[in-house]
Amino acid sequence: MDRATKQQEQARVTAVVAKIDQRIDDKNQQLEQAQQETTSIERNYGDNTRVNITEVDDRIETNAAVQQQKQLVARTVENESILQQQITQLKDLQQSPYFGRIDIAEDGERDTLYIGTASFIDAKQNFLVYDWRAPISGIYYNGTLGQVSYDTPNGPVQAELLKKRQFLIEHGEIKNLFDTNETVGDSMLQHVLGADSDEYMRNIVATIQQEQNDIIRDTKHDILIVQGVAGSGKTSAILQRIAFLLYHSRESLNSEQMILFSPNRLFSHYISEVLPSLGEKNMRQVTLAEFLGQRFSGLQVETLFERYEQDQTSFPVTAQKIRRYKESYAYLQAVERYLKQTQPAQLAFTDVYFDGRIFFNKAEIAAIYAALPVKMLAADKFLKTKNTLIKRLKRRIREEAKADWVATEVDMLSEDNYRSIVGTQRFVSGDDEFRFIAEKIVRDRLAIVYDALYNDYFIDMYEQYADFMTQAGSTDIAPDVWQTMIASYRDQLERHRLRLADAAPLLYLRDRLTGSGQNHAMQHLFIDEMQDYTMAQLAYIKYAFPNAKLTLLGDRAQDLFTAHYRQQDFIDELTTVFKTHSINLITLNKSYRSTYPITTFAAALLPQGNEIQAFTRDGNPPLLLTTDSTAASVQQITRQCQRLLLKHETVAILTKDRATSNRLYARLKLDTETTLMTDADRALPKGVLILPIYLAKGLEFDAVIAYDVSAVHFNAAGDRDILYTIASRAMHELVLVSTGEPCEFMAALPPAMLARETVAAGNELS
Ligand SMILES: Nc1ncnc2c1ncn2[C@@H]1O[C@H](COP(=O)(O)OP(=O)(O)OP(=O)(O)O)[C@@H](O)[C@H]1O
Repeated sequence: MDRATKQQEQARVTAVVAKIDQRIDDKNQQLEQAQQETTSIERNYGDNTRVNITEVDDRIETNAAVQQQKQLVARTVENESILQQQITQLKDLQQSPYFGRIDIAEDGERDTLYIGTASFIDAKQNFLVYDWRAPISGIYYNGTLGQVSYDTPNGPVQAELLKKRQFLIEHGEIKNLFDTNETVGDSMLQHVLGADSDEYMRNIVATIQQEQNDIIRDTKHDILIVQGVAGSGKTSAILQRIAFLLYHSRESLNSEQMILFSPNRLFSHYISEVLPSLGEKNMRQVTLAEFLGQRFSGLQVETLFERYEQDQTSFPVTAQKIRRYKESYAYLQAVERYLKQTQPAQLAFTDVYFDGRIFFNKAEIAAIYAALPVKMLAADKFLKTKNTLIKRLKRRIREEAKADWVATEVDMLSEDNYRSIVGTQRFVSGDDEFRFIAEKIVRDRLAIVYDALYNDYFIDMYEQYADFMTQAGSTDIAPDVWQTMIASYRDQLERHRLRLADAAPLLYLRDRLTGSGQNHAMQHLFIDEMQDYTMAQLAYIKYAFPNAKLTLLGDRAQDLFTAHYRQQDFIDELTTVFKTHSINLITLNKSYRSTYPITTFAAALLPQGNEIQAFTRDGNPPLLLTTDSTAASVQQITRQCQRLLLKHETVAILTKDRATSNRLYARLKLDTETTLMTDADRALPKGVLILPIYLAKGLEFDAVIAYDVSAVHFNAAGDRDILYTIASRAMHELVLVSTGEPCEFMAALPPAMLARETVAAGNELS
């Protein structure tokens, strides 16, 4: 790039930054004014409340005045927070106002546009910077020079792309700029990817790749499925997509109407800064365990992590068959069939108790249900039954209000209690007033019955599910095995526990039978690491959020939890289950996270690994250290940590399971801070971290030490996916430590792919 061009571009940056400075000053002044306004209203508000509130009319008037003041305060506070937000965004722009420029010709007119994280419009309404999400900015990510088109609300528009320029601007100074004909050039990516990892994930707005852009800007499909290899930017793209959707549907969508299912809490923390850095609020986040936990109060639902650990010790073939069946879509369909044929006699109604005595008995409840038309939908019948019970309860309240004990209680009410019951009500007669108070007393007393009805406690859903299971056996599973499973289900229930495989089908049965559990407000649902979900869970989640569009992302090769028993290809199953919806399936094969040697090594572990394209970034080949004892391994790990910490702030030691992590943590004595991570952790500290791989899902680290990659630990077919997931967490350095013979997945690799060293205890490494 010639000097004159650089100078011209820098002059423009400087001019834009000056205007941004000015705007920040203006906004700061406005903010100061807004703060003063809030303070003065609050002061006023205090004065206004000091009025007579003894008379009812005064009280009503005062309430209205107070409400008005409150609204005023709320408005000025909101105004303040909008200003604060604008200032934050302007300060970001001040550092780096844009990262791209496109020159286009449209209908014979030339135009030059600069693209940044947010729009900046000057006083004369000139767009000095275009938001990266504006329709026209799509050209920057998608187009190569020549004819291009971009989507607008009025349909596609044709243009000619004449120039595409990329900038790296820091503190208002151009550090680098170059013209490119590629979508977003390699040099920019090299620069970004070479940096050290951070506690938080960064946004990729300046370097979004074309295929990622397709994910971000898809607004047409009900279901978007992204199969992307490790490090291909799935999570990055999903977060950019959320920011894009919020911008695209500003009028009708807010962050409250989006929910992201994330793999673990560390991950939730890790990604929590991306949206704020793009000027958007975070969406809601939930892990599967949290989602299920909220829906089964009082029961402890087995978590994926607990089950994984358990499976490592024992997972017999019969148990695998049962789990496979329960996790299939066919099993949910069996629930559906069961619902269609279930008769009142089969419904597990239970007595409703009050004060140790039956208040509504189950026969009465069953009779109400039985009297309803056979053809009525199960959920409607249930709701009608519930309403009838509530009506009967109200009738009994009215009758009970005439009882002597109630009259005595009314007589004994203190003046204050009496007043608080009556409030501002006026009655035509004394009898009316008395009845009102008496019914209130009985209603309070029987609130527990009302709650039981309201919360559907008059049906035992766990028993109902057991009944369903007795009818839903599979031809694949011997009847006595199936019966033993049901007995074990009951046994678990006694201990307030529920197996994970039963959670989604049970919820589906409960919701369909009682007509509850659906959230109609949610508009977008994002599921990261979709391969960790079963078809039954996904179908249930879709049912629970009926109006939500789904974005599912994952990697079939990072299947830690089900690879050892799943038989069908996940994506095939998914497209079958959701076949009635419009689906867009996008595949990402290019991996950005790791250096070229690490990605090619990780890819070589997989049978279909040749589909994976490594981004060309230099680095050392992974190092395989084979030792003859645990002591020697610990010694080597200590050395490697010391070496790696000279270059990087964080080194993660990733193990296959929790037990290995615990043992290693106990033996590893490092001068640097060492942290054993658990499921409950929400933040990633610096230093050396030790964690089982399932807690590191979706995360990345500058340096990874995999332990213990010996044939003893990694021998089953499913272990291949585990090793691949571990290796693909490393950005710059990967060390694999094996106590004894390394696993066969590595034995077959070409020699150049790995640096290998064998060390015995006490031997110095060169
Ligand atoms: N277009 C891009 N520009 C810059 N960095 C990118 C881009 N795409 C991906 N990356 C970087 O590559 C790394 C991996 O991205 P991300 O975590 O989104 O991938 P993923 O597909 O979700 O990975 P995994 O499935 O292995 O967890 C991150 O550091 C991310 O910032």
